[in-house]
Amino acid sequence: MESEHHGSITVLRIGHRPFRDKRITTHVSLVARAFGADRIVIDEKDELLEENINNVVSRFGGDFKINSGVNWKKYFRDFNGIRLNLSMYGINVDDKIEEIREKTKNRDMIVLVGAEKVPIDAYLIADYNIAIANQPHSEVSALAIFLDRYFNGKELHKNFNGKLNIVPMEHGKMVKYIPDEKEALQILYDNNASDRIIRHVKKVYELAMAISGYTNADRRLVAAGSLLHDIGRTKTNGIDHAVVGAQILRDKNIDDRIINIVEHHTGAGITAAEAKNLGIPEKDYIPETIEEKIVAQADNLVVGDRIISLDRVIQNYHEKGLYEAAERIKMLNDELSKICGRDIDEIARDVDNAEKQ
Ligand SMILES: C[S@@+](CC[C@H](N)C(=O)[O-])C[C@H]1O[C@@H](n2cnc3c(N)ncnc32)[C@H](O)[C@@H]1O
Repeated sequence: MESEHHGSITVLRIGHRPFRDKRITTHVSLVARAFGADRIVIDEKDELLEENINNVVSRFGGDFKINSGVNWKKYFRDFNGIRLNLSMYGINVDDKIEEIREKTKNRDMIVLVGAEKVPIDAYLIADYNIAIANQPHSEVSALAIFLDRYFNGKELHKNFNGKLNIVPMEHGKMVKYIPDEKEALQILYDNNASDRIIRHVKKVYELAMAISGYTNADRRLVAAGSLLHDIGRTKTNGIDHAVVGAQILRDKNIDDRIINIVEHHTGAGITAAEAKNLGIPEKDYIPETIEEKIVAQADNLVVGDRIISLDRVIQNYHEKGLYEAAERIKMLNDELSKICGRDIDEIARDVDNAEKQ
């Protein structure tokens, strides 16, 4: 958990025996990740363990690293930073934690935890031998309590920004997720989306991704949002298709940020007053986040599976007497062009030309 106040934190797990300790070293690794360390280094090579932890990281987020098969003594001795050995024989954590926090403001820290027996070298190399109560318990609890004391409990609120996000609930379980491209398309197929819808959303996706390349938008949200923006059209082609689409995705526990992209994608958004007149639930459907704006505008510039110019979009709206909506699209275009440092219309033309070549 690198921040302005701390260097990185490495957990060094020694004495790992791949056949016996798989479960407990997995737990040490998960505790390290969940409670704010940046990486774990393990003495014995264990590819399966690495794979399991990398799998958790790819689903639940963050950039925690795992590396096994290192010469622990050399690693510990040569570590450029503050070296800790967690041991029941050490000094009580409460007597040293402030000093350790102070010393690691601008320096990295390594925290060694053992298995059955820890060689004396670990105690001698360490700058601090720290006890979490002078009673025997476990590397899992010792590491968890140490990190919690070190971060003053703030690590419990760390945002991992994962593909899977647990929604805290008093009862029951809920995980919301961000589908990748393949999963988003599968959701469309599962809802019997027509070829026409698929071709359209793929083109909107292409353009939206190109635009997002000029911004700091979350590309995972733009990808899923653009591919799923018209899922409501599998049920209705009415103005309510965005609302219907959002509900389909809500029922599938898709991440709220994607649901908002879908619900706010019509034109440059619909105001609550307009929504009332249109007979859809009375609330604002104006795109707010950068990801919502990108998908809405990419969709405006794609008719069927063809990219059209902004002038053409405006003309189409004027022909239908939708002057206010046309003005909003133009404003959205200007706003996005400013963010991108390049005209959206031009980016669209590039995508179109690349396709034709
Ligand atoms: C099962 S213990 C092994 C203890 C063993 N008697 C030794 O130190 O050689 C495994 C690890 O748990 C951690 N641990 C257990 N009790 C602890 C305590 N009271 N304080 C800090 N760490 C502890 C230490 O990191 C230790 O290396």
